[in-house]
Amino acid sequence: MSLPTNPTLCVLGCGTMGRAILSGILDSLNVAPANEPPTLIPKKFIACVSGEESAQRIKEEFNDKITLLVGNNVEGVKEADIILLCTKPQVVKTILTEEGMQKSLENKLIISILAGVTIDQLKEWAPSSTRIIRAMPNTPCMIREGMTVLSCPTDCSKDDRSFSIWVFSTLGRARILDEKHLDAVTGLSGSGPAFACVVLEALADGGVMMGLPREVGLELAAQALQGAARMVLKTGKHPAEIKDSVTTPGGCTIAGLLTMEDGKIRSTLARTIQEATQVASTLGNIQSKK
Ligand SMILES: NC(=O)C1=CN([C@@H]2O[C@H](COP(=O)(O)OP(=O)(O)OC[C@H]3O[C@@H](n4cnc5c(N)ncnc54)[C@H](OP(=O)(O)O)[C@@H]3O)[C@@H](O)[C@H]2O)C=CC1
Ligand SMILES: O=C(O)[C@@H]1CCC=N1
Repeated sequence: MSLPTNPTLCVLGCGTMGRAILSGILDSLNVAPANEPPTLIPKKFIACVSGEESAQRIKEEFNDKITLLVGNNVEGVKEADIILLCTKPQVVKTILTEEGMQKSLENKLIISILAGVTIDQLKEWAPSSTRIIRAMPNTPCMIREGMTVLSCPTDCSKDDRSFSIWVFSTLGRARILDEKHLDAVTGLSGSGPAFACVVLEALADGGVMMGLPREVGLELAAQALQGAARMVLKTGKHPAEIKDSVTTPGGCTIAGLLTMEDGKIRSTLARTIQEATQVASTLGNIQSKK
């Protein structure tokens, strides 16, 4: 089944990530494409939520740019060509198996960002004609600085793939990997902004401890992390090379680095990703009854 040139996109579950992705796409449609323009451009957007509080937030953020449906997922999916699944992992089975949903899902493309929910699980709950792509984005998609990894099974069409890659490329970087890597991607890249913010906050605390005003500490820490990260991405240099270039023999940086190593910062951070990956792999296992 091929996609229409101007597909309708339904964001099913429009919370933190749904809004981040939707705002990134809407922003990107207002700027001229840097590369080859996409062959498929979504023209209509639907957001589905179940509660008034989320609905209010969406109204305030998107106003008349989208159609908002509260407690009517079946209608939202029926109207759409592509469903961006952004609910919590625990409710997805209930949503996909709701009365009327199977018919609405016939021949549609689902792009799921749910942590820990596998393509096989989604196939089990959706009709056999539904194509499924799994994606793991992160919150910086909100400012179009995101990272998304996609897994596209072989039954997806060229259009399905290219549309999905286009969507997430407009929100930052995007790449394709085999599904077996997606839990590690979730632990590193999906959760990563939270881990990075703890590091950032701690660095700023150090500055505050040494007398810097809080907002200066935060600006310096954020810009140091952003600058270092951009150097890695832009130059392709190994982080150790960049670290060594900062480290003057007998200077203050090596003094600070040894203190970090005494605190086992490397194994602590690496084990953080190990633990987050392990938990991510279990998130699809618990499905709520209601
Ligand atoms: N947060 C993150 O950084 C990332 C999250 N993810 C994944 O994204 C998904 C969403 O996470 P996040 O955005 O943080 O979660 P939120 O809780 O912010 O958003 C979930 C949304 O789903 C809606 N929802 C819940 N139940 C239903 C229902 N029955 N029908 C329709 N809508 C419903 C909620 O609306 P209402 O309250 O009105 O019910 C809410 O808008 C998760 O699966 C997570 O694993 C992936 C990458 C990063
Ligand atoms: O914490 C979570 O479960 C989600 C998945 C990745 C980021 N947040």
